[in-house]
Amino acid sequence: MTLLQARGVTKSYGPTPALRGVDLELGEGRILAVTGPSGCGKSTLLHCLAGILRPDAGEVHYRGRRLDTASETERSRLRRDEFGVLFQFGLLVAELTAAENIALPLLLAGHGRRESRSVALDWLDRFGVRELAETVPGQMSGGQQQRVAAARALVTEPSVLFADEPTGALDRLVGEQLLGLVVELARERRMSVVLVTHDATVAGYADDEIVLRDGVLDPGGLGIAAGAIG
Ligand SMILES: Nc1ncnc2c1ncn2[C@@H]1O[C@H](COP(=O)(O)OP(=O)(O)OP(=O)(O)O)[C@@H](O)[C@H]1O
Repeated sequence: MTLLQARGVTKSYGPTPALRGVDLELGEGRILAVTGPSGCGKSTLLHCLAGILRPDAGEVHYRGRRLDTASETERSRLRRDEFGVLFQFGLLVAELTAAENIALPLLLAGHGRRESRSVALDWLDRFGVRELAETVPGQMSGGQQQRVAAARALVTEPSVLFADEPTGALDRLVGEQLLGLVVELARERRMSVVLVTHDATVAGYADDEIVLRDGVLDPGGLGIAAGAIG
């Protein structure tokens, strides 16, 4: 089943075109890598698909419903209840402990404190960092912060995870361990993933790959994952 669909998505920043008519489909439980050179529009596409940015033209459909023209309230609800986001730098709340950071999306969705904390601790376990429960981000390594950020992105059990260079700031080994965990969880839960990356190893975790060049899909783009394997 197609979960997310883009048709002719176009977006400029002032005079700078970032996307020029991009079409794609994301199936349920599929992991889609979005690759291409720096500045080709990968992050802009992810933001348009996640309902963070509104495209100037074109359409984005989520479960068959228009997302690009939906109200701010509806888009916020989708981002809160159905989508998870994970960026290159986790963007954790500096004043909150790991457990509090992970519990936050649950609290915002109306769950009680006790339940949210208990679920947050389970997620810390799953990511192998339970000992960080009462630690604030400033006292964690980059890899630890990114594990906590991944747990926070997944705690609401989203249908789609949007990950923008999620391992871009990590050592290769640490990055691969994190990605391995996220992919395992995605497979287990039939979660779909949009994975923006310029790294062939990372793209190799995906089922499908699209290549962007100057804001358009490169139809002949073999993709870096294919290059890495072949
Ligand atoms: N907020 C912004 N204001 C102005 N121009 C922007 C903005 N964000 C992106 N751009 C421009 O839009 C184009 C696409 O940028 P985008 O960040 O989507 O590409 P990218 O492929 O994700 O790049 P990278 O791999 O370097 O992160 C680039 O020319 C970029 O300079």
